[in-house]
Amino acid sequence: MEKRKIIEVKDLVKKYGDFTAVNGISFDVYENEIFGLLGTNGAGKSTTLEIIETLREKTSGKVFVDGMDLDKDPEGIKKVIGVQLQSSGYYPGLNLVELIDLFCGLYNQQADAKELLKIFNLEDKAKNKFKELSGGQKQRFSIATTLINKPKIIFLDEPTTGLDPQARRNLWDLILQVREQGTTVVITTHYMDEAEILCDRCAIVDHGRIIALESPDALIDKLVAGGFERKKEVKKANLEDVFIALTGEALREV
Ligand SMILES: Nc1ncnc2c1ncn2[C@@H]1O[C@H](COP(=O)(O)OP(=O)(O)OP(=O)(O)O)[C@@H](O)[C@H]1O
Repeated sequence: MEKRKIIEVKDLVKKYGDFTAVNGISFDVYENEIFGLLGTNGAGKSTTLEIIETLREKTSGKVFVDGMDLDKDPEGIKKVIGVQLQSSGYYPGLNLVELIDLFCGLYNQQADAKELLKIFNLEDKAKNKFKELSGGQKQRFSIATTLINKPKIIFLDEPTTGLDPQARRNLWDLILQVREQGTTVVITTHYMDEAEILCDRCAIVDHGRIIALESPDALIDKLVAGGFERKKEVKKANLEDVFIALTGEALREV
């Protein structure tokens, strides 16, 4: 069956004054895939994401989301996407249940706040305020809130930065679960292990251009076929496996 393109980006350019942050990027995202944008700091990943999310003006190029043209129907696009807010977007006086209820009101949607918190392992924190959560809990809550308007696509910008190995693995499971429910996921990350585990396809962005776009497996196979060999013998486990074996897989936060 032909895969449906849910996002189409064509020759996208973003200039900040004389500086070109995004320099003619083109890619498609297929429905229900996890698509990664990988790149070094300043490569242009967040800028690209924010343009697709309708949060930032582009300089030129075309973007279509779920068949809607960004130039003609940004409001339509907003209705089918879920976007993570910055910390400052969460009213400081409200607890998690109240925040979810507030978002439901804003989106004119019904959602069972307790149920949503349970899925994201936050039921014990229902009465806490956002600022009282740990880094991992904040990330889980902000991903939970992206789902309130029942979006077709969610955008996650470096969702696991700063998290411990257990929290990172837990978040990977949740992201895979979200995709299982039928949601398309677009994610930026600096972590190659994360991209390898999560992404169906990923684009490697460098100085505002895409320099490779394929499945992680295909990218690795190509490198190996070109004669690449690791300098060090690959062991059956790495230090993270040791850490997890010693401290357990369960989330450690309280
Ligand atoms: N508002 C702005 N004004 C001027 N330059 C900007 C602005 N926002 C981003 N830039 C520049 O554009 C380039 C791309 O930034 P962007 O945040 O998109 O990169 P990124 O790939 O997401 O990086 P990181 O991994 O560090 O988040 C950077 O050089 C950045 O300094």
